Amino acid sequence: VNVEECTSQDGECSANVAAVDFDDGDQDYGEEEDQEEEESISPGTNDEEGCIDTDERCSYWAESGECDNNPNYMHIYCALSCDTCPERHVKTEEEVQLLREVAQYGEAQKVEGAESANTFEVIRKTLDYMQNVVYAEDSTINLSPEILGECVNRESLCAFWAAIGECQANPGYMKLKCAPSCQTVKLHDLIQNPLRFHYYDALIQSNLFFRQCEMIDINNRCPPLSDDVEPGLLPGGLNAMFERIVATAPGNNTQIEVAEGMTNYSVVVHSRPAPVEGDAVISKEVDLEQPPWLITFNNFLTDEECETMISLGHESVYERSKDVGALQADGSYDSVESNGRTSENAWCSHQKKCRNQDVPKRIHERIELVTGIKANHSEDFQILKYEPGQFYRKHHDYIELQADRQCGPRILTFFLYLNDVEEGGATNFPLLDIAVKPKKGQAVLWPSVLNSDPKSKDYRTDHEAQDVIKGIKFGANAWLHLYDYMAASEMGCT
Ligand SMILES: O=C(O)CCC(=O)C(=O)O
Ligand SMILES: [Fe+2]
Repeated sequence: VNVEECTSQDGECSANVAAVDFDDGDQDYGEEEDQEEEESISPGTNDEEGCIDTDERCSYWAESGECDNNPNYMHIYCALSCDTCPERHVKTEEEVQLLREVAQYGEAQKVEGAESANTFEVIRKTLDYMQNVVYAEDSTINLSPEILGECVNRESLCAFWAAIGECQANPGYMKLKCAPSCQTVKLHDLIQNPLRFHYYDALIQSNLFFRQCEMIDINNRCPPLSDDVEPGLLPGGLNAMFERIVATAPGNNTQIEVAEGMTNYSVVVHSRPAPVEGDAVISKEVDLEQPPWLITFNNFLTDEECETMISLGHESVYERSKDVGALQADGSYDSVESNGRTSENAWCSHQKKCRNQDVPKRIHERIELVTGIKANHSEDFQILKYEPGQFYRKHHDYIELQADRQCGPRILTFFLYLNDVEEGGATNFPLLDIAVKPKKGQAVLWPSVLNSDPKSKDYRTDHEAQDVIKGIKFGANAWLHLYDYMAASEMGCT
């Protein structure tokens, strides 16, 4: 994916970065400042930076009165913002030695506050694992030096996170960023949903533990899906899906009842291929002779749902949007700022305690009901905020390297408009000559792939978010994948 192209106004930008935002998204629990090694780990002295917020939203919560409303959580996990820092922990000789030794395996670790004892226990286990398993003389771990060199703690709070259960709660991130701190994690602790076992059949047969350093290698971490996993769309399924959506919109046809959890939406068709006869050939050539689908939904969301989504974005924190960057040795990819995309966005994820809330959950379910694609094929909502002058230049949502991964490619974009914009901010499809103006509660749906082959990119759905001229624009992306995105994301396999 070429990000450089985004710097030119008319160039094609890379697709934007996916929901597991390894660097900046879900896991910035603390202020990452480099420790002054000697000062912070000599016995009997105190770490000047010892008191931490464990969630980037702590200061926002503190300002909203949460230190008083929710003291049990806040006083410990947002101690810095609530000004409830515990007595500093005075380190023993043994603890100082542990900190020195563990610093060989990545970032120096911060140990302070209520979880100190458990965090030191993690560090003892980490050293045992690294010295006696990974780097043991008779080590059975068979990894290239390059991958082995990647098995380091990349954050100073890795040991702390491991101590509070993040290796189990957030394995996709922790596996890649804190492998030494997680050591070995039992497969059964990770995969509570038995439906997901099919991804890991081979591993379950051979080894009941995920040995974290081995999991840095994407070939170990992300075995290919078995053949019996059902895709969200079969060849020919895309056209059938759109035909069904158009025929069953309750707002277009008073005979159709509004189903439970549904709004009384109507559908407008902006572009579509000619209807096909029953035994027509399904082929790429036939697809490309006909225009692709592009439809909008009026009243897809209620006003209240739109407003809730905007404020959930604030709670999850809007940050400068990023594009997909370079592929890393561990198979993940960087997220990078680009001149082609200047909005801010917030991910409505489980980690941000957003995805499972009533409104986003209900909208995921509504999208599932309309498209027939299971909600776990959808990335987290990416809630967008554009100020005047902000935009996203021409790009495509399809991410090439996902086509052969467990999640499969993005097949559909379900884009939601969360408010009315005074001027500008249309979603424009230059190759189709269609511009969709933002309207509160409206949605637009288009495919990223071809009807004949749901793995092949349909380049004709290139699009751009035009500059907002007046007012602020709020919207949200739901990217639907060919396979279960959430399962793949949990394992760091997207
Ligand atoms: O904001 C819009 O109208 C579209 C945004 C978009 O294309 C994207 O985020 O991928
Ligand atoms: Fe897009």
